[in-house]
Amino acid sequence: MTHVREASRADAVETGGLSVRCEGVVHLYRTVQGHDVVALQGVDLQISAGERVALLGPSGSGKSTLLALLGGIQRASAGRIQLGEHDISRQSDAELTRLRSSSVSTMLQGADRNLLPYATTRQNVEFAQLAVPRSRRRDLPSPDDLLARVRLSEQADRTVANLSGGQRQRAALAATVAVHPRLLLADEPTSQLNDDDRDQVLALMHEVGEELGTTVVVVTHDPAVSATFPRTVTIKSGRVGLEGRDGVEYVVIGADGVLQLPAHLVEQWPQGTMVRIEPEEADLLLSREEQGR
Ligand SMILES: Nc1ncnc2c1ncn2[C@@H]1O[C@H](COP(=O)(O)OP(=O)(O)OP(=O)(O)O)[C@@H](O)[C@H]1O
Repeated sequence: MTHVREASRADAVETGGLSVRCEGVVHLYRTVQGHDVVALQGVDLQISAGERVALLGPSGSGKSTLLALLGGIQRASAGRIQLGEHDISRQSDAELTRLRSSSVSTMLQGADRNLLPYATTRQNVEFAQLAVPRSRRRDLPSPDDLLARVRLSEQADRTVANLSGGQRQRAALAATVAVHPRLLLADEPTSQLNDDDRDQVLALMHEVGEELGTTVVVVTHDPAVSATFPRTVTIKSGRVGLEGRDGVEYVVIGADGVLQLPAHLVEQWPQGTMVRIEPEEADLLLSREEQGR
């Protein structure tokens, strides 16, 4: 028998962060062979301003696609995405570019996609800051301070092409947070790092969240990374499957009552298993129908 409890939704808080609201977000990729691949098939998700969330899920479940849509790098095929007051599904390309340069910063999977290889580490951070409107630029941290925080001071004048994989990863994070975004999105930011460097990178992301109220959403496969986030959202087959709040995991009821079971129950209760739902006081109990009854 499995207990199903209802988790209360976090209320929005007034901070410098941008809230995120996804309603029925669908995304299709058209392959070169002309087939459509459904990457997201109805994502409903709300993230309050200033929340820090780890996006989890099996390979191919749609995490990177969701992050790219939140960052305005790709446009959803259908559904609505709202960042703070901005309905980015309806914004023009120019409006979206303005929002990205002023408020949203995305670190893509693979450090090299975030960096100019022929520029030095410091120049990469400086270039990132040039995208910020001039009026806000004086409030930004100095590139040297940021590089010190990711332990790259000695590599500040080296061209990025001459850095190791782990150093490039840290340089990419420094460039991503250098603009003091209101929404920080990072796809596997710690994937090539040793434990020590991973902890530095995590500390910087959490500091940005704490100091500026930035909303932080990170895709990760690493349990050591997700354990540092107060909220986890697991994407399964292109939908929100599970949510973790302060270490407690909840199944999320999707549109039309669709429910995705946690992995251990999928093994115990294979496709075709019949399950009864019984009310019990304020909660519900799910119980497997015994065979032959
Ligand atoms: N450019 C593309 N063209 C066609 N299909 C794509 C493209 N990018 C992603 N997909 C497909 O969309 C689905 C979701 O991919 P996505 O990269 O978002 O998943 P993911 O959860 O981030 O995976 P991983 O953890 O392996 O990075 C997968 O089936 C993937 O093969």
